[in-house]
Amino acid sequence: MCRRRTTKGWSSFTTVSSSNMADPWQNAMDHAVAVARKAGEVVCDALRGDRAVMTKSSVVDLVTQTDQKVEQLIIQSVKEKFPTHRFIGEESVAAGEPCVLSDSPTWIIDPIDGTTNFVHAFPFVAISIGFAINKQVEFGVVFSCVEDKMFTARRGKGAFCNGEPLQVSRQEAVEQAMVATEFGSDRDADVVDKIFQSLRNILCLPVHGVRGAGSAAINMCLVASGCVEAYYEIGIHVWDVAAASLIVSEAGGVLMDVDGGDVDLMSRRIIAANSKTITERLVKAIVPFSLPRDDATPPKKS
Ligand SMILES: O=P(O)(O)OC[C@@]1(O)O[C@H](CO)[C@@H](O)[C@@H]1O
Ligand SMILES: [Mg+2]
Ligand SMILES: [Mg+2]
Repeated sequence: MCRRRTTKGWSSFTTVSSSNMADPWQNAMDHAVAVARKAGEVVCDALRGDRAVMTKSSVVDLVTQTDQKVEQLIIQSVKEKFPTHRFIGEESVAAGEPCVLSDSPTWIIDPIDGTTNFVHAFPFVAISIGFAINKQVEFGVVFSCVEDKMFTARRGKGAFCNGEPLQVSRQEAVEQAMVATEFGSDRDADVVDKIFQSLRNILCLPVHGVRGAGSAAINMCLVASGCVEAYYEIGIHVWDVAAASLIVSEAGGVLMDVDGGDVDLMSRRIIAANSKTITERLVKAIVPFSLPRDDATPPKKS
């Protein structure tokens, strides 16, 4: 029984289990895992059926009714348990909700990270759920549902895949590294040129290879798993990377802006790597450019 001192002396109040005392957000994280798994069932069912494709910021920035259905499933399920919490959801923002990270408990959701993969049945599709308080990610859940890999991390308590601890690669030589990146959905020739300049510089370091799963969240979980030494991209959004950023850091990795500054999850730029050594080599090779921040884009709703 926990007791607290009040103005009238000691009083007792409802028993709080030791786990809640130790970690008040454990039940929220457990809920995130459960709803991610349920969402994964919806996504995998949809992979067996037809998938009507719509577009957003460009003709190659795809979205489906499954993205929207899954996001609403997650948000409604969380609202029932945590009615005062806030949300940043990829498809809610696309529909005009503001993308603002306050100090309030906030769920940062990408219902399908890898929608283009989903449309093409390319088997790397993730549900990403990050949870932040005071603008700091406290837990992250990334469910790669075709692979049936549940990646989780709780701040200060390590990173796991299906319950097995994760550790980043110990390779410090960039010339013996595997690097992941994505080409994004911007087909402006000048932007594509900049993306290719960075890719060329990195290939010619040289590195063993460059790969892309088609999902920032899965690429970052590959860093946390020690399968690739680093992932970088200019063009991501906060919902792509919030959950996986904690999974990388709890697996012993580092996060940085592509210009070597501190990582800023709203800046649309990230390097997630196994070590500062490799990160610093990539910073020298990447041609940085800026994009409108996630929290700078005015909500579309009037
Ligand atoms: O739109 P989606 O499917 O949630 O995002 C898919 C994605 O591959 O596109 C971004 C830009 O390349 C990546 O960072 C991100 O993971
Ligand atoms: Mg995404
Ligand atoms: Mg998405």
